[in-house]
Amino acid sequence: MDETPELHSDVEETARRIAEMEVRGAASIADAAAAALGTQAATAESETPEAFRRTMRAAARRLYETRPTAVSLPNALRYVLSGMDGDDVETLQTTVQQRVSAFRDDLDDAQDRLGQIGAGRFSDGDVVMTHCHSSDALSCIEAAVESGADIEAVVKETRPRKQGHITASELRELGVPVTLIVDSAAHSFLDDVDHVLVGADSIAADGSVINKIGTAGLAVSARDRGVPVVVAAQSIKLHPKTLTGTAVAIERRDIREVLDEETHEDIGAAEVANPAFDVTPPRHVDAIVTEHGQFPPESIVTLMRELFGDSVSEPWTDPDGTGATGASAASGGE
Ligand SMILES: O=C(COP(=O)(O)O)[C@H](O)[C@H](O)COP(=O)(O)O
Repeated sequence: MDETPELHSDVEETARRIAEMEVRGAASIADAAAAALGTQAATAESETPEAFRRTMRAAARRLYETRPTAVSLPNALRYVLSGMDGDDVETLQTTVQQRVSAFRDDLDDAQDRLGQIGAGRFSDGDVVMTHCHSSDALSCIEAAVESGADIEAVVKETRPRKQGHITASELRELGVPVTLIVDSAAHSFLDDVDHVLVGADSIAADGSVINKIGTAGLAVSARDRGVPVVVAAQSIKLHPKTLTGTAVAIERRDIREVLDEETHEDIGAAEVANPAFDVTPPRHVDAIVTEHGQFPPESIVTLMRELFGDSVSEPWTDPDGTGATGASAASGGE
């Protein structure tokens, strides 16, 4: 039986911050988790390689259990642990730290490359509607603005956590004129919009896009209005287990994000539901923009197979903690 090793406070703190959404958004979650594994490795006082591997596996497990929907998290953990190599603790520490650095650099590069590709979709004078806050999506707008295009944005508030406020503020920093709307106003504004641009927490093998709750309804409305829906998602958002039919778990969060206890009492015994994400079917998506190019959603499976192969390891559950196969392409390259 594995006893749970004591983890570095940075791992515990990162796990708490992810669970409580102080760190949020799929790319940021992956980056923070990888960084925490790096700290754990650097400071480990394990006496044997086996003990080191056990500790790293436990740290990854702790991080894995924080939020279930963004596949960037397990993809990050897999990428780092699958590079853990060596016959002594020092070598193991070094290889993990190298892997963490490579992962974090790749993440930034992929977002920049994706932004350049996505920017090509926008012309001078275009109006873009956003939902939630996605660093991948914003990277496309930033690249378009830097290339000289005047872009305006209609930003959905995104209840209950109002991540639209973050998007509005970052767009203003880029000099983009912003109209902030409540979610239910989206349909009314679509006639004045040229593109809907969102990010993704996970992309399934059939091209379905799992993103912040409200994305699916927005995509249906946009299709009705003839407005193209573009999803900006670096390849770390591809969910390899969906290749074998696994469904993506949709996180259900505390209902107090929707209404406080006093208001709930005033209303009476109403059930309140707070699913954090929904699934947009591929037929409502025009393109998925990745750092490897743009894909119609139905063909994203080819990229997924290329990057992940057919089998997906979960090294945090692996008795050796090594992750034997299929684990090298989490961020689109080694
Ligand atoms: O749905 C969300 C965030 O949800 P939450 O706020 O619940 O984490 C974002 O659209 C994706 O994570 C993509 O973000 P990015 O492009 O930054 O990875």
